[in-house]
Amino acid sequence: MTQSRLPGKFSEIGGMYPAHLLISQDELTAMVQRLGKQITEDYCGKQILLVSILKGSFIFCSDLVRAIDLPTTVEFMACSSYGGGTSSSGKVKIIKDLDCDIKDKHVILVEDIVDTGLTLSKLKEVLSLRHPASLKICTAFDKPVKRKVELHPEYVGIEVPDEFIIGYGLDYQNYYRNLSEIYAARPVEN
Ligand SMILES: O=P(O)(O)OC[C@H]1O[C@H](OP(=O)(O)OP(=O)(O)O)[C@H](O)[C@@H]1O
Ligand code: HPA
Repeated sequence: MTQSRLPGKFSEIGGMYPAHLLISQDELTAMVQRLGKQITEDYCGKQILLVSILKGSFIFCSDLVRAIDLPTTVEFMACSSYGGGTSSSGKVKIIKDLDCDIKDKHVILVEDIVDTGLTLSKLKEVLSLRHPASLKICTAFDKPVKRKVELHPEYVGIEVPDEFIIGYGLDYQNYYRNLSEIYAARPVEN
């Protein structure tokens, strides 16, 4: 792809662009099906509540919920710590809290990516005080090389390298969420 003529949703934003395809649509589909099957088996006979962490997880969660064959409800929380850039501010803000009580419910937090781990460790801390029957994490992507806190998600789709990734819900400056595959974002060279 010629950097000076990046078209449509692949356009340069803020000096960055989707430089390198990392994960194809077929790999994403296979990953979602595998996680859905695993969750269906693990929670057999139970009802579950998926908590989608906005904004990044909206596409993954919409695929995942359809791959789960259990009585399932979906609720949303919104968090932010990246402020549009490529590094965590370290301050996790809850922008929108849950509208429902999670006491005695089997809760799965659905994330697009665990990077430093700061977002999910803060959310786990906050939600475990509300006494769910169980609380687990399902993330589409895991970047363990960047971890700043001890955090081991129970369900991991695909481990990713030390790259800032975009697509399939993941953004740079709120763009690129609508790419159907996962790309490494890199600066445009002058
Ligand atoms: O493990 P961490 O280093 O905390 O990073 C992971 C978090 O960062 C991203 O959210 P972001 O704050 O960019 O908000 P967004 O989902 O609205 O894009 C992502 O969706 C995770 O919630
Ligand atoms: O690699 C990433 N891409 C997009 N958003 C993110 N939030 C944490 N890590 C990432």
